[in-house]
Amino acid sequence: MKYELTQEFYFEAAHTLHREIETDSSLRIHGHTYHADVTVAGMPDPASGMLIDLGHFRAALAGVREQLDHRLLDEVAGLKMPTLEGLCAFIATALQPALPGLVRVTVARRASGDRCTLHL
Ligand SMILES: Nc1nc2c(c(=O)[nH]1)N=C([C@H](O)[C@H](O)COP(=O)(O)OP(=O)(O)OP(=O)(O)O)CN2
Ligand SMILES: [Zn+2]
Repeated sequence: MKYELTQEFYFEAAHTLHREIETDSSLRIHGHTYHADVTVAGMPDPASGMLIDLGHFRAALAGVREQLDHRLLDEVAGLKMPTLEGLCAFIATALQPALPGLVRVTVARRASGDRCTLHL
């Protein structure tokens, strides 16, 4: 038996993208609203009854949100590619030290139905 605990945050960010299709519009700076789901898994600590206190969980997410919200993603240090895939990797790398039970990061653009999940 194993528990999963998930927290969500959102951020607004701009980017440009080099693509083989829709080249001109993708190269213009444009913005998206992103929703990220972050999941930790394991067994609750017997003393606290928690995998991780949601207060600590939210504080860790606030730190990575600060690095992404209202940013030009092309300029974010450590974000290798300003794609959904790159954002999953960036968020996972940023959170792993604070969240040792991290198992999954999903980043979605709900307006267009795009969603990417990184399983760790
Ligand atoms: N595998 C991926 N493919 C694409 C990504 C991505 O993150 N991973 N991102 C994009 C672009 O961000 C692009 O702006 C979205 O393009 P598209 O899906 O073509 O959507 P539209 O431009 O038609 O509409 P929006 O309202 O701008 O979402 C492309 N591919
Ligand atoms: Zn885009």
